[in-house]
Amino acid sequence: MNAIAETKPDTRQAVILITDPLSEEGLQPLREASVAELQIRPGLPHAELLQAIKTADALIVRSGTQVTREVIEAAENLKIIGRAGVGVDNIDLDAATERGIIVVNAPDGNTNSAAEHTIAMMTSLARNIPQAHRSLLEGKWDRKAFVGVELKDKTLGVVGLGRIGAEVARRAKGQRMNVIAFDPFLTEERAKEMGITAGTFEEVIRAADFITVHTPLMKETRHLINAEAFGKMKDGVRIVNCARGGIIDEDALYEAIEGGKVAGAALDVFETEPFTGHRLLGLPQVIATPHLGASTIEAQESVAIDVGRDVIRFLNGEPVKNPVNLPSVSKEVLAKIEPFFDLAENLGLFLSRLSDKPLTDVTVRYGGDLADFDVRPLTRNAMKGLLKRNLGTHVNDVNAKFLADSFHISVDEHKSPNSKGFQQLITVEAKMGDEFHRVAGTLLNGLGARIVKVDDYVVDVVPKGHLLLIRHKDQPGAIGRVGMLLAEENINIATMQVGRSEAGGAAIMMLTVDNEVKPEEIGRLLKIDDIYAVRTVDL
Ligand SMILES: NC(=O)C1=CN([C@@H]2O[C@H](COP(=O)(O)OP(=O)(O)OC[C@H]3O[C@@H](n4cnc5c(N)ncnc54)[C@H](O)[C@@H]3O)[C@@H](O)[C@H]2O)C=CC1
Ligand SMILES: O=C(O)C(=O)COP(=O)(O)O
Repeated sequence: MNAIAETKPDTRQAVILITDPLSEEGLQPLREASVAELQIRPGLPHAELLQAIKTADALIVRSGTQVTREVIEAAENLKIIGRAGVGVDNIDLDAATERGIIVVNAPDGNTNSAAEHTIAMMTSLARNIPQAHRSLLEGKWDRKAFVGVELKDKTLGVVGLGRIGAEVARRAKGQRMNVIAFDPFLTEERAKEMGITAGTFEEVIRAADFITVHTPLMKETRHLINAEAFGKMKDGVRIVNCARGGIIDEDALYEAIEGGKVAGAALDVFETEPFTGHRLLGLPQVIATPHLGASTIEAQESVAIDVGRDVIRFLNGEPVKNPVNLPSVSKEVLAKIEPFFDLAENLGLFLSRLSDKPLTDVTVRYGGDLADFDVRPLTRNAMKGLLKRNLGTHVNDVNAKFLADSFHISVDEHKSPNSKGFQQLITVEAKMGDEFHRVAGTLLNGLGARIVKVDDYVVDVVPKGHLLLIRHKDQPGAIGRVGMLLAEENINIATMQVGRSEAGGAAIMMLTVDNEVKPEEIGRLLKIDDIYAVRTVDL
């Protein structure tokens, strides 16, 4: 694996590779950021892409570039992939996540254009506009062959009521259509608010005169509209696909049109693009455009600006707005939890040093104010810290969860208003072989981060610099002997805390020292009577 993301360059050192056509106006933020190199190479042949990606820190694409595992694995410095648009089905997200490469998209900029194109396609389909145009160009004045149908009072079935689906539904109501929609997130209340009907997938496809799909293309939606679905539809149904090829089974669509079940289809997207010479295009009932849904001046400018800004934010070490392979939290939540990012990571790193046995079950507990927020980014930071010990800079917050899964480490998150007297408290606990360890920390108002508990011992330690944790028997002289030995080794003690379970019982010393403690020095410490364990943590 490459060393990634931990070594974030600032934009001045970054090489940004763009391999699909982007709006010139939209490139402005990238040009203003004065990156080391902006390589604009639309239509790069595959072999050249594999070469060019080697040195790129960022890659920006639209739907044309296939960002496969092979491409991702050829990259040596890649930290971020930006999609100037919505669909990321041309990017191998698993490969990117495994490598810790963040993927961002621009989900808002082309919603309007895609919705307008859908309505244009549906209207063209209803009134045979492209066919009539072609016929006229052929010198014919044929009015009988192109009698259409009205949209008014017809039922439009919308499958996928996200950003674009919802805009299509609103516009269809303007055409005085009845709209019925299926989306796993669509509630009765929202449907009512929008003046549409919520139905199951089956209810939608059975009821509709026109069906338009607006889901992403994923495993679950591939061939969602297949021969079985066509069988349930009304005779004479019309199909619109301005989302992704592959949501509709093209062979089944061909058969359904040939068999007279489907009266026509309007397609902007195809299973394989470019899509030329396919038998579907030979059917007079099919109208098609070459993936033009987002191809407007406005949308292209907007998506390029949005993705460019996110790439710059990331390269400058700031949180991105539109992550695809990371949990995305609102600006407000981010502002509340961001100050805890380093603490969570340091608690994880500290905990990982408490035992050499393999980690299995991790629980991250959030107490006090933090319990009110979406803390998934903090949990990823804690995992990053925990895994760093063995994986070094290969782990970052993008791949921390993937890596935990691949090592069969379960990760639980718990929230509780109880924070043991602190305003906020993060506790990271883990099973490590037959041992169980926990470390808790907080941010003290104006004083910064503190580790406040290690296992069952209450401490107050700044998680910074060289920490030394010594487990010993609570005996007179133990502390003095440790101090003497460190002095002999010329290791200056900056702070020291002692905690014990009971007088004469097990105890710990937590020291911060000015220089790194070397293995041979640890060996000497371990030779002191009643010292059971010595652990070092460099934060
Ligand atoms: N033709 C073009 O040029 C363009 C195409 N697109 C395509 O449109 C798609 C949708 O874009 P947005 O609306 O912005 O995305 P979105 O994420 O806002 O909406 C997608 C919706 O699909 C729903 N969904 C997921 N699985 C479903 C299922 N099995 N059945 C029903 N609904 C399901 C989700 O719950 C979500 O509400 C994109 O994924 C992209 O592939 C987007 C822009 C332009
Ligand atoms: O945003 C999307 O998902 C699109 O399909 C638009 O694709 P494009 O950027 O025009 O290649």
